[in-house]
Amino acid sequence: MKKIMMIGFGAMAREVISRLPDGVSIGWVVARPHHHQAIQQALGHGVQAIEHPSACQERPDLVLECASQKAVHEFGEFILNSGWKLALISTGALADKPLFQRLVQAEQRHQGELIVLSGAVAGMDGLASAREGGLDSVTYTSNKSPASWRGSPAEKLVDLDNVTEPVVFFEGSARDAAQQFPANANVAATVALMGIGMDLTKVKLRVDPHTSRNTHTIFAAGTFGEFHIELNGNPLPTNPKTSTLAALSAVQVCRRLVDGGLVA
Ligand SMILES: NC(=O)C1=CN([C@@H]2O[C@H](COP(=O)(O)OP(=O)(O)OC[C@H]3O[C@@H](n4cnc5c(N)ncnc54)[C@H](O)[C@@H]3O)[C@@H](O)[C@H]2O)C=CC1
Ligand SMILES: O=C([O-])CC(=O)C(=O)O
Repeated sequence: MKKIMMIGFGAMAREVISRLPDGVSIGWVVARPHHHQAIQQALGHGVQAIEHPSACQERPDLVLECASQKAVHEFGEFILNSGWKLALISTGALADKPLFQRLVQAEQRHQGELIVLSGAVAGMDGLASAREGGLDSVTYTSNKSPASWRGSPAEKLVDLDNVTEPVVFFEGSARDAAQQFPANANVAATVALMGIGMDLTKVKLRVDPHTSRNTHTIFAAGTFGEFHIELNGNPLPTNPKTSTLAALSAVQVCRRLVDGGLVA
């Protein structure tokens, strides 16, 4: 049985736990103390609710971050310095240059592994392949409902309660998008990491009052030719900001623990 550590116990973590493949179990959940009782009630006493990964006395087969960019700042280095595998869903944390450098150094020094989950988007394998031949431009657009953008800085840029037509309210680099919209624009960072980087990847963020889906569109052009990917994702019923596919990408990395790397 593979035993993993989950960071976070929100919408995505719960979805992932409900879909864990056979042969994978949760050993530890890292969460704020006020969530510990709910975690023990939901998962039983075979699972330890802890405040920091350092409270774990064993070596998890994988640490799955499904929490926030802040959690990557708080725990990422400790996990990689321990030589553990860390799969990130809050990939926008890597837009912070000093943190990115510290995590890569920790990974290299201690034979840990930092895995960038594909999350809510698809085509990252093709984008990474295209990069090998040289990419001229990559543009990523995120289109979501007003409910998805609530609680983000979009509230100051557009009237989310009364918007009647689609509006692009942010245009800029992937680095700025990921840092300014930490709960909504991790995909911008993922696309940047797989393609031409945080500063050259162009990002548009759009609110659309006529949709209930999270639509991710990527245009990439380079030596290989061009591609255009559009993915219409269903949000999780428990969090309109978060696409179901993002949770499934975390389930998939768990499946690889039992099925091996070549099984998709
Ligand atoms: N890469 C991608 O494609 C996607 C990434 N995401 C990101 O995934 C993460 C999880 O999403 P959801 O579960 O929907 O969010 P959520 O808000 O429903 O749950 C997050 C949970 O993590 C906990 N948490 C946050 N920071 C923590 C910390 N420092 N220490 C301990 N617990 C902490 C919160 O208390 C909350 O229970 C978010 O950062 C979100 O932006 C979401 C969708 C797509
Ligand atoms: O789930 C999504 O559609 C994308 C998302 O929240 C993110 O990029 O952070």
